[in-house]
Amino acid sequence: HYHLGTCSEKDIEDYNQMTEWLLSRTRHRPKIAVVCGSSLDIPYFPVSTGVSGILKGKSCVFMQGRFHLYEGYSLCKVTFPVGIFKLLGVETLIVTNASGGLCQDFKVGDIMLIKDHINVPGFAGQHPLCGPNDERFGIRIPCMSDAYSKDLRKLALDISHELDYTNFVREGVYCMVSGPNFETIAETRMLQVLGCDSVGMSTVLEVAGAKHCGLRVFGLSLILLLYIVSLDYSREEKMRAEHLQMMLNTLIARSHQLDEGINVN
Ligand SMILES: O=P(O)(O)O[C@H]1O[C@H](CO)[C@@H](O)[C@H]1O
Ligand SMILES: Nc1nc2[nH]cnc2c(=O)[nH]1
Repeated sequence: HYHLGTCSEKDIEDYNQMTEWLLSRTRHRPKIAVVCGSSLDIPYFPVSTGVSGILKGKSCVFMQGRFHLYEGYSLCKVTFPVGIFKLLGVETLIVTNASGGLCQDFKVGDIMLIKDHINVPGFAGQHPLCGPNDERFGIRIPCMSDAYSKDLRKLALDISHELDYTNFVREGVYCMVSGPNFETIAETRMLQVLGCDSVGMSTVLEVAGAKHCGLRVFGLSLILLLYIVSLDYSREEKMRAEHLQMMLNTLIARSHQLDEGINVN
């Protein structure tokens, strides 16, 4: 009898049935789960398929693709796999995704270790942990200030040095928006001001679910494109300011024409 998000009794049954089904079909008892986002495609796998196996001597369960809000899935469905991982005995969740770079130091192709996140749908009440809480799964109001394991981030940074990847491995704050459109220029600038280093349409809900049920989390984001609006914008703004001043000056200089217009009518 486990519960995650706004799930009904039927969903809770699904958790138990799915877990039993999975456990009966594999000898693997994975301690690590990996959600492969758009940046980590396993060829020939249909969307949102699970597979378990041994990677580098470690028993892992992989999820190819994920459920996104913009596809019409409920919050509960998006975090369903995380609950299943927990029930399978998983202790560490690794989330990966593709995102748009907001930090102006980033380049396309950079790998961003996620050190924190901003949950934009959560601000609007779209949070998978809304609804009745089952204390056996996690506490009512979980802490999110340490969502991404410091130890695993440190390990990843050490590894990036060993592999000579330091030129393109960064750390940053990932922001989730619901999508499905990419950001407007104004939205991009807003997210930059808020301290977001990259933006995507996933991951954060899964991480909230994972933290709720006590999983250790590590996240990697591949920067697919770079928003380079801020510099151009500020240059444009300067020009616009000059134009505005010019318009105002001209308007005032010709204001007698307006008066004449009004008088005529
Ligand atoms: O986050 P993942 O699943 O990698 O997918 C990313 O890529 C899609 C946009 O191309 C969005 O769904 C975005 O979130
Ligand atoms: N919202 C959003 N999602 C993405 N996924 C990959 N790139 C992007 C992006 O630039 N914005």
